[in-house]
Amino acid sequence: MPVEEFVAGWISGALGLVLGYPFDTVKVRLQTQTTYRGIFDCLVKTYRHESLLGFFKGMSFPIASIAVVNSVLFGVYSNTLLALTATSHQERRAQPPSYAHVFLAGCTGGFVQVYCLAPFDLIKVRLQNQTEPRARPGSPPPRYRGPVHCAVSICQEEGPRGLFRGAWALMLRDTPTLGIYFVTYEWLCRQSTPEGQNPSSASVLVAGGFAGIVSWAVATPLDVIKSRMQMAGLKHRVYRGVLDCMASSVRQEGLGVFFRGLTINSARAFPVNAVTFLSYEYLLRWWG
Ligand SMILES: CN(C)C(=N)NCCC[C@H](N)C(=O)O
Repeated sequence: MPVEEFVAGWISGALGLVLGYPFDTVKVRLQTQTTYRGIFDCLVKTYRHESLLGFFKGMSFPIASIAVVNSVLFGVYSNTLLALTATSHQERRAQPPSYAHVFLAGCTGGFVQVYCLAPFDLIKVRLQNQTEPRARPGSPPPRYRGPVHCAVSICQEEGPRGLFRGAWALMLRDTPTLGIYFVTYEWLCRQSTPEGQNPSSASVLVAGGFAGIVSWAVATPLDVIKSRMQMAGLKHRVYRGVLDCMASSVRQEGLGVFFRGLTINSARAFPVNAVTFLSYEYLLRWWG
């Protein structure tokens, strides 16, 4: 099994993560808290109460975990394509796989990565939702002191299964949308590249950026539900499942709830995924 794809996926994922993290914090807060009037209001309040550091809450953990998650996604994707088409990454420009194979390999990558992503994503969302400013004398301490304390507290208060809260919604979000992600990327690269050649850097940046926007646009409704289910254990608002969370969110906030965070997520998705695909492609060419 070629391992270069796993390593390239890890490095490219970490680069994308740092670039997009402040956008991600604003998105998570808009999706799970009703105190903000919009993106600007959330930006201003976060900056005033928590300074610039507020936008990077809980980032150390995803940086470490993206190593696992993104390398599993890209590694499983590429190795599934290898199994389906018997072509390696380098051979795929001369013998491009069908879009059905790309979709299937993307869905497989998305499905498998959920097992690694679920606990990391839960901890990230819980830490991003802590709006207390950094420890000041006299101010109440935040509930979680950091990622490890958060993981231990969840295990103690909600049991080890608590770490997988929201995992069903995450799986429903990621399995099809990762198929769409890789198909969009491949399709856009092929449109702008002569047959048999490697896409230029500009093509990779644009294709990666739009793959991010398209896949996140489709993923947003389930992303909202996933984030709410992950926060449920904390706020003692328990949902009976994905459908119950959907129904109760729509009942209270209308259909617009499914599009919470869409704008900020699209703004985040373009640079993050442009950089992710560019570094992934170049690392593999460099090693190839
Ligand atoms: C729609 N979904 C779930 C995705 N496209 N997932 C791939 C993640 C890519 C990048 N780390 C990001 O956070 O955008």
